Amino acid sequence: MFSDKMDQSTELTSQTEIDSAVVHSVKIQETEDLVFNEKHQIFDIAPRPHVELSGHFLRSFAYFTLKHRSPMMLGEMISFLHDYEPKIMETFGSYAHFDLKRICWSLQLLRDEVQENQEFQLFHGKAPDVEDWNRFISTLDEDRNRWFSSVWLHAECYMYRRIWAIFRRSDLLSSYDYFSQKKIDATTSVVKLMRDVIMGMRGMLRSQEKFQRMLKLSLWSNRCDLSINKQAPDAQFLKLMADYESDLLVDQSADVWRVLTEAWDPVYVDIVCDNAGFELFSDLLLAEYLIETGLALKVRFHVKAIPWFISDVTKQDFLWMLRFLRSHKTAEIAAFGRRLRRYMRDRSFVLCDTCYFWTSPHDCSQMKKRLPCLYVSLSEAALVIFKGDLNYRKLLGDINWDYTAPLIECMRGFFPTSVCALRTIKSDIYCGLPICTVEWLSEDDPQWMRTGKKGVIQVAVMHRLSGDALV
Ligand SMILES: O=P(O)(O)OC[C@@]1(O)O[C@H](CO)[C@@H](O)[C@@H]1O
Repeated sequence: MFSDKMDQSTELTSQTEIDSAVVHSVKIQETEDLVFNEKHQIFDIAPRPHVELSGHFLRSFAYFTLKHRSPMMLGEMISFLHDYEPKIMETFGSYAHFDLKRICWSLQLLRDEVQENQEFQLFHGKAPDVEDWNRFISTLDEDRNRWFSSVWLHAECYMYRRIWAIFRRSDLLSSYDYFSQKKIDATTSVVKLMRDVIMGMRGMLRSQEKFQRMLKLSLWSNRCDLSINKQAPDAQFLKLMADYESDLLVDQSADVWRVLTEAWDPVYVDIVCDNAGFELFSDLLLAEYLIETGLALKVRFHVKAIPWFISDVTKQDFLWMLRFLRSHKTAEIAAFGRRLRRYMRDRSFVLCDTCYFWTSPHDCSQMKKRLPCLYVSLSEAALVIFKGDLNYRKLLGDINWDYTAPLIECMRGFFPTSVCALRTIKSDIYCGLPICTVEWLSEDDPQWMRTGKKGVIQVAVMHRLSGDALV
């Protein structure tokens, strides 16, 4: 009896001690955060209207990302490299061990820079984009050249470019894609779903209804990235697409259909890709539908020049996907892969040349000035489809627009041709939404915009003759 009471009181004491220790550590963290916010002029407000997103707004996804998500992602990278070292040494040789030590040390230093809100550093070396990046960094104002004071878009792009620079400096791992295993796993884990989707979406009936369904498949596949929604898409994805309709805040898919059916031949459609895995698979399926129904003569894919935002598609990812599909043991997948190879061979599909604009800090309004050849190339298309949230932020310049403002206005002169955005919402800027949308959604869940649950299909339509915006 007594011993039981003893055990219980000991237990109580230890639980009480644990609780008070937790409370104490939370208080220490809160104090440290207050000191940090004071020192780095973090304002306890939400993002201000009509200015760029930035970590200096405490109540922003930018602050949460820079304070928590980015340091955590860098820590997870270091853990991955430790765990995966044997495999890397198998591929690159045992001396890769020394490169990995240096890389992990550099990633740790980068994480410290973020957490201490240090100034952005210039890049060294001879990569094709170094000069452009250094010119950009050098022209940043004093109040815009640190992690928490910069435009959020700039900070995030800079971080992923710094990661690439760390690997590029190594002797053996300079061309290693440190996100490739994640992207491969994200693909191999959805093979059954890919087969179901191929079977469920087969048939190339040229109809508005079928086109809209293909476009929505491409949209909702954007929920599957490796930084926000790390879990694989639901196995019942096709059946659930009907339920996703209630999450579609803007549906201009009918306008997109009209752009293509009224376009003059030859019709090119450009897809500025986002994530590898199920999203790339869905984009390839959409592209096949455009070719097979005659809605487009060519589909041109724009991918990233370097590993980007964990799951973004690089040229290597795109070519790996084509090989993976056509060599798969599942008949329907292999047949799809063989068709894709045919489209690549007859140039119905074009994988555009590596272009560093997409991994630069510049938003789309800068393209005409900084890379006019890309802008002209896009203008050859009848439609450019921008996939995902980061591309959306680049269209909007990471500016916190009135959420009812028209897309054409928010693109600030970027208008090479009709522009379509297929975006699941994973950051706190929007445009073209119906009045009261944000208030209503925020009442239910103040963080709804961070989940990718809601989506938009938006388009800015260019008049074929005048070049004016129609929608
Ligand atoms: O472009 P995607 O894959 O749809 O999303 C990119 C993203 O995960 O990265 C940023 C936050 O770190 C946001 O723009 C968004 O959440």
